[in-house]
Amino acid sequence: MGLLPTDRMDSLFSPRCVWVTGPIIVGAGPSGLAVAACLREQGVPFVVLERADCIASLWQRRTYNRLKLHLPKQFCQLPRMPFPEDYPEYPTRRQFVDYLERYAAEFEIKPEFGTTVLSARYDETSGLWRVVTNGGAGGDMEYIGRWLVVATGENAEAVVPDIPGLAGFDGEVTHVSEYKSGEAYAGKRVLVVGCGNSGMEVSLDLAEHGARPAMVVRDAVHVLPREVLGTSTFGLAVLLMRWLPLWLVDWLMVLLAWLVLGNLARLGLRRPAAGPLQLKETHGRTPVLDYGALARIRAGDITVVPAVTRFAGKGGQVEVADGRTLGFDAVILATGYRSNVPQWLQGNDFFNKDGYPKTAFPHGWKGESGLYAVGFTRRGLSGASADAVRIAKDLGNVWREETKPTKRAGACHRRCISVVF
Ligand SMILES: Cc1cc2nc3c(=O)[nH]c(=O)nc-3n(C[C@H](O)[C@H](O)[C@H](O)COP(=O)(O)OP(=O)(O)OC[C@H]3O[C@@H](n4cnc5c(N)ncnc54)[C@H](O)[C@@H]3O)c2cc1C
Ligand SMILES: NC(=O)C1=CN([C@@H]2O[C@H](COP(=O)(O)OP(=O)(O)OC[C@H]3O[C@@H](n4cnc5c(N)ncnc54)[C@H](OP(=O)(O)O)[C@@H]3O)[C@@H](O)[C@H]2O)C=CC1
Ligand SMILES: O=C(O)C(=O)Cc1c[nH]c2ccccc12
Repeated sequence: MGLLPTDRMDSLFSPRCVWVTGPIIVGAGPSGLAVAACLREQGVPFVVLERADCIASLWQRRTYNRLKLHLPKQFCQLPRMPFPEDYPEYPTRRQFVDYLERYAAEFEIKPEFGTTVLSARYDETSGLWRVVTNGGAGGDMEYIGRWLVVATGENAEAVVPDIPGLAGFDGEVTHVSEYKSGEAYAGKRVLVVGCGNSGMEVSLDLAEHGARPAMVVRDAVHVLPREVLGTSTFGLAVLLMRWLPLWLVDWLMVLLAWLVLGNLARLGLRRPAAGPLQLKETHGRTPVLDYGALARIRAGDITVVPAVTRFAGKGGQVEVADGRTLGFDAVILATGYRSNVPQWLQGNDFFNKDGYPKTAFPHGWKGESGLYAVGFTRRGLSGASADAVRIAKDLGNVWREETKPTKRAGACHRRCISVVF
């Protein structure tokens, strides 16, 4: 067995084929990096394919400047390498990216950048995964290997809602993944569609930069204080979950929120009937951890408006569900993200149509025929780390079994290749 994880095999066919000795990992975000690090530690070779030109592209290219981790750092670090001790409780985006860069360097993870996976399918006859890519240093390629690790994330693509007239709005329309700072919006009337963590923080940022944000809240939403008496609300919930059932922790969270934040319905923020942790688990709806937006809503610097009925076209006119027509200079869509797995993973019944594993956490990390999924737990970075450790342990065991020195060592791989080419 050679030390290099890949062997280029120029064939008569286009695209060119690359045999990958170990797992093929798709995505170089925190999830893909975590699996790669745990494999490196065990001496298992791998290849990481990444469509962007850098690691953690969500954090480096598709998030706003003021972003910080909103969970305390102990819930966000990746396996085998803690955050530096001098990092604050809530590291900034820059600090998180620096940490990930050091993580990749420490475990010698060198992804194939600019390489978008267009399709991946399991070939029953050969027992191999065939992963077709475009871009990349070597041009269009087909990567072939025994194991496929899906690490493309829950936030792979921006969700752009289909609101009547949106395309004809005569002002700038931006998805929050393109938003950097409120600086460019000073003095402007900005409609922020969506009231998740992104919508709330972008509205706050706009208000702090002298813009006039209106935030669309079309449905009920859970807002929790980020901290209570200097303690992280999320940390408290995790602690309570050790002893109490989820419904009771949820009830306590809502009680706590009511005590600290008051009755938010008066601000136009109704609470859902289901609890915050239950909604996160069942629907992936993350509760908003308040970072100052509520105070700005109370002060009238951010207005809350109901669902948009339609964009009326001329003069930035927007009709909302209570019958009013309001005028805006710009629109920011903070309408969320989706998985892109259904677009490229073919012929599998492990993922559902939304691009999430059908089996819930903690069992959604392993499929059939050498397929693995990391980072689809709806539990943020801690869920991704838990998946990564399990996947790497499993792959490490298979790898050691397969590479045991026997008389027939290497025979299997050669046999497989001869079937494919
Ligand atoms: C604004 C924001 C803040 C967040 N803050 C927190 C937080 O504080 N704490 C927390 O626990 N979680 C947080 N999350 C949750 C978030 O999901 C994780 O932080 C983390 O980025 C997930 O890592 P990932 O590797 O699974 O996905 P990603 O970081 O999205 O990485 C996936 C990678 O796959 C690549 N990719 C996608 N499709 C393809 C393809 N077809 N071919 C090749 N490459 C592809 C992408 O370019 C990307 O680099 C936040 C999410 C967002 C959007
Ligand atoms: N500081 C941090 O760490 C931050 C973390 N994040 C995380 O990133 C992830 C993504 O967050 P986010 O970008 O806020 O996305 P979310 O999916 O959490 O929220 C999307 C929001 O858009 C609303 N929406 C969707 N479509 C429409 C529509 N047609 N009209 C009106 N409203 C609409 C949703 O409303 P509805 O509920 O009614 O569907 C919801 O309020 C989350 O996990 C979040 O926690 C985000 C920002 C900061
Ligand atoms: O910020 C995110 O997107 C996360 O997924 C982190 C997270 C996981 N579980 C939660 C429960 C409440 C708030 C945030 C999270």
